[in-house]
Amino acid sequence: MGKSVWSLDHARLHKLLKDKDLVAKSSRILIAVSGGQDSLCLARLCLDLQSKWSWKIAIAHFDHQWECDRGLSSHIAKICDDWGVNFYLSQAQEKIREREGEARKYRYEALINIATEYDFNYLLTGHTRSDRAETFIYNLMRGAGIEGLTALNWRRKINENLTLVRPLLDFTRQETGQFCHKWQLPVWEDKYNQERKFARNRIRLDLIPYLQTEFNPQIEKHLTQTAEILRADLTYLKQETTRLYEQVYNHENNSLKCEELRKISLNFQRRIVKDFLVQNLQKMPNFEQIEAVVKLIESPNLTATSTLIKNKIAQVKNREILIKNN
Ligand SMILES: Nc1ncnc2c1ncn2[C@@H]1O[C@H](COP(=O)(O)OP(=O)(O)OP(=O)(O)O)[C@@H](O)[C@H]1O
Repeated sequence: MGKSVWSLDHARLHKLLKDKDLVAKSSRILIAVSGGQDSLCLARLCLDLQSKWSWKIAIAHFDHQWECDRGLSSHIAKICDDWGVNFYLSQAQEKIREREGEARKYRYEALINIATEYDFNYLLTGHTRSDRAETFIYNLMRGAGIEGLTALNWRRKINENLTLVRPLLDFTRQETGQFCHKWQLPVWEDKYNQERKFARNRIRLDLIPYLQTEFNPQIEKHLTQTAEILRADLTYLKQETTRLYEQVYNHENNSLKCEELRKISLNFQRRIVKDFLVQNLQKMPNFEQIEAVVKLIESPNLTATSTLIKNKIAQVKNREILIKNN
């Protein structure tokens, strides 16, 4: 494909990158390619836009060492060769267990390592609007809060030099499929995507089509719009929590002042208590643990009351909540 390639999809991505200020000009970009239609579509679009943005682009793939992926890494290496783009391959030392969460953890770690070692400013993934809708439903069912519902976002800073960006969040899976078909991109059919033992696949293959037919054909669009709105709410809530935390936190005693906490609303009490517990337990507390500590705020007379959290105790002493070893 030469430099002259341009289509509505190219124009759409070009505009989106500009409007959202997602990826800076003249930067070094590493594109995470699984071989599937979304990431191939992303890689091709970015390569076609490359000269307009003066980017330096390379492609990276993580090999989980799964039997059904045999031949996949050389397939991607060949595409990169044909496209004249640098290719980085990271291989798992041994086969990664076929669990979604575990595979994801190793994959991100490996991709970030490549990006860091070779000085890339951006790591791009091919997540689409469809992925965002699935993640929304998946996390909703797991009882996630606003953070979980907005989990797949446009950009996330990994460190000072590296930002993770998902430029295709406005494209549907149907659209990336059409793009690959139109430009005859050699998509690798991932058999795992058809495996119903993975919850995410059942949401994609069964639940979303059911919701589209029986309730709302536009469900992917509406769920992602909800995610966008919640994301802005979340930014505000986080800023406000940081401000209020300073008012209720006693730095000297590493404690929370109950009387100050009583003046603020329940949602911020919960957020402050959560941050306080993360700080003291070095672990994300669950809903019950947060609620148990929030109850202490209203404890009668604010005298000695306590609740057990793992191997620690949250205790009210001198009208302040503190965490002690049990
Ligand atoms: N083996 C891989 N090597 C490189 N990149 C990959 C690989 N697998 C997935 N990716 C990247 O991640 C994107 C999302 O892939 P997929 O939906 O399969 O992952 P996921 O586990 O659902 O990810 P997430 O949890 O981040 O949503 C792909 O478009 C691609 O950019």
